[in-house]
Amino acid sequence: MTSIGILGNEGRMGRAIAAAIKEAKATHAGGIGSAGDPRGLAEKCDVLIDFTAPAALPANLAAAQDAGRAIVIGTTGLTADDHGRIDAAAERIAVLQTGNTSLGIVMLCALVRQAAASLGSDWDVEIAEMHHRMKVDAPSGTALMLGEAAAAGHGDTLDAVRTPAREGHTGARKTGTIGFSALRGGTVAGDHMVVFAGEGERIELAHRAEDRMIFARGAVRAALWLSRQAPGRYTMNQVLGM
Ligand SMILES: NC(=O)C1=CN([C@@H]2O[C@H](COP(=O)(O)OP(=O)(O)OC[C@H]3O[C@@H](n4cnc5c(N)ncnc54)[C@H](OP(=O)(O)O)[C@@H]3O)[C@@H](O)[C@H]2O)C=CC1
Ligand SMILES: O=C(O)C1=N[C@H](C(=O)O)C[C@H](O)C1
Repeated sequence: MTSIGILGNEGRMGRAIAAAIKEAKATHAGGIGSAGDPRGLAEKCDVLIDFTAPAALPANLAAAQDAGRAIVIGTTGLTADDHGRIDAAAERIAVLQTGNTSLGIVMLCALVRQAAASLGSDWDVEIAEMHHRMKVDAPSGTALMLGEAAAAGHGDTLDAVRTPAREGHTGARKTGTIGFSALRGGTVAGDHMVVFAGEGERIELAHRAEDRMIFARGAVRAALWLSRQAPGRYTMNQVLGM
């Protein structure tokens, strides 16, 4: 039976992932928090799941590589350098990084890309998200994925069209840009809405996470699948066959 090690096991997601491993009848190989040793954990499991913080990524990736273990990375707030590190690791081990492991968000990204492609850039795209008061990064990793999907539908890259957070005298909106708004409060597991605003009408595509178990189940499903894959960088679409 595939054994799974949890990086960030005492966190909100770590605890949910432990429950999802039990639910899936997989083997829980143990876990570590910020004071633990990722190498020791990697040695005793088949696959790692990392829901920690960007600062933990280099050591977690190095531990996975040295032990030859696959790794699912759900941590958000990653930089371009972090993505470079993930690409380099994927030459030696199987890696899946995503800002959202839920089935619903994989589907929403596909719908957003399709809507953006069909409507074109005359329909302004804005992305709003709300998360619990403890979330430390903004915009959320999911909001950025949705932005990438919309930009791809327009034939752009998000980097080229992303609008910085608005405040003060911003001037009128530039056609083809994509804006982000982040709300924080309470215990919200994760709400995302993509607004397509046209002349006299609006389309709103939304996903609401009611429980972080949806992310945990997706992460465990991804880990079980990834543990059987050759080295490379994979996506949730591949896990779900979508
Ligand atoms: N991809 C997805 O579907 C989802 C992604 N996330 C992302 O997962 C991450 C974790 O979220 P959440 O569980 O809510 O966060 P928590 O703060 O509840 O937990 C973070 C965990 O990571 C550990 N950690 C923090 N910093 C470090 C570090 N520098 N080195 C090693 N370990 C560290 C903590 O250890 P300690 O206990 O010792 O403090 C803790 O166990 C976030 O980036 C979040 O955005 C969240 C939900 C879904
Ligand atoms: O920190 C969270 O809680 C979440 N983070 C992910 C993100 O940044 O998109 C996924 C989910 O929305 C919950």
